Amino acid sequence: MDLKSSHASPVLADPTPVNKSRLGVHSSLLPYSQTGTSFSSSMYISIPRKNKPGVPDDVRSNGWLDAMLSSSPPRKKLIMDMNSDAVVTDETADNAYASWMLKYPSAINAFEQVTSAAKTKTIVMFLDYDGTLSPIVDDPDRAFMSDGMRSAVKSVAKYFPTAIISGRSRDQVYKLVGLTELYYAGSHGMDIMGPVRFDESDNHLNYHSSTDKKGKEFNLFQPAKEFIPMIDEVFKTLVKNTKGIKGAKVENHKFCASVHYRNVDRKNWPVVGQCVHDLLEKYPRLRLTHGRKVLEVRPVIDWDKGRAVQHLLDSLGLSGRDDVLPIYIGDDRTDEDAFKVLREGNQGFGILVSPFPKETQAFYSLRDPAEVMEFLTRLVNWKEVNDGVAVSAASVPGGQREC
Ligand SMILES: O=P(O)(O)OC[C@H]1O[C@H](O[C@H]2O[C@H](CO)[C@@H](O)[C@H](O)[C@H]2O)[C@H](O)[C@@H](O)[C@@H]1O
Repeated sequence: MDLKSSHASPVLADPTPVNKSRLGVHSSLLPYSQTGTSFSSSMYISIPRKNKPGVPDDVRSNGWLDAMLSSSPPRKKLIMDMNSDAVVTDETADNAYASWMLKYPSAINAFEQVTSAAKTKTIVMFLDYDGTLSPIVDDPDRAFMSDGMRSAVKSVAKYFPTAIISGRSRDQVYKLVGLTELYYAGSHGMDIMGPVRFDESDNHLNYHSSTDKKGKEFNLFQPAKEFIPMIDEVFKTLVKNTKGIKGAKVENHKFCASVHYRNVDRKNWPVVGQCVHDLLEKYPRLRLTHGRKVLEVRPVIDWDKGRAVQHLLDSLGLSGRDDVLPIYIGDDRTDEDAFKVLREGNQGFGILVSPFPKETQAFYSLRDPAEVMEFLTRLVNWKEVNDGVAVSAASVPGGQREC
């Protein structure tokens, strides 16, 4: 994948090679391991579309169910998977986390290391939404970020170019965050509202320039535009087909559709998986990715959160520069694509938000959104002190206290 050429169309003219593993399971979708080994294409398991004539290819035989079961498991269950003989107590879980943190130090504990890397550089901040800025809750419509977090993100954006990169639709995540000073990428990076391109000569078809209510010019980049009617059709079919499954919820994110099973009785998870699986059989140009108790149907295009990060850096005229330090904070499997781009490009780093050990391409870790807020606040304070700006109470979430 040529990460530099975000100018080239990411829509694959012939999706066949990808389709071979379209219903296969990437190792990152299998239960998390503690090894920390990096992902590689050789780790894709290619599952035949049909096992034998007459034997249906279903969610149990193709590994989907395993992936669904391993999505967002309870902390103790993860430790048990790593060491099947262990009796898992809170102490065992704490020890496992502590030893994992030797490899992925807390970005708060290692704050000086972070700031020494940033000292002479421009930080560019990329933030995932669910599980990073807002806590994971049962109802996706009620995943609100706190006022303290909003204020921390606003302060970060005052000093550093900042973008939200979410699996949600761009409109939806924009409404939830509500800050005009940020860049937004929805649908896992397939819908980017970014700055007017640095490279003005690029008149790619996927671009669309516009002006917001305040007269600020921006560019929309939508590499999967042609899939909008297909996703809409798939969304409607999924709503219809999951109607009888109590707790299932389907979202239309314009360039991808999400099928949530968090609130579905565990015994019915295979039914949810089978519904999505059967639908995908009819749409060779769509594929599946797994998130936290959610199945996501998206176009087979060479585009993900990693490409979105690279695209935004290019648009800002900040890619491939030694004086720029991109930082990406995220909690989910889809964020790994962005961590990977930063790690492989040796241009900044990822911070994984997780309360338990996980295989990751990030460099640092934070336990939960509360720690994300603490990290962002410390970064703002550090920047203000470094720049000789007096630290104002207003810039510190929760900082306007009475004496
Ligand atoms: O890329 P993100 O911003 O992290 O978005 C990923 C998905 O987030 C939402 O679902 C997740 O959060 C919900 C609210 O906490 C939770 O109920 C659900 O189980 C999680 O999967 C969103 O609804 C999805 O569409 C996003 O793809």
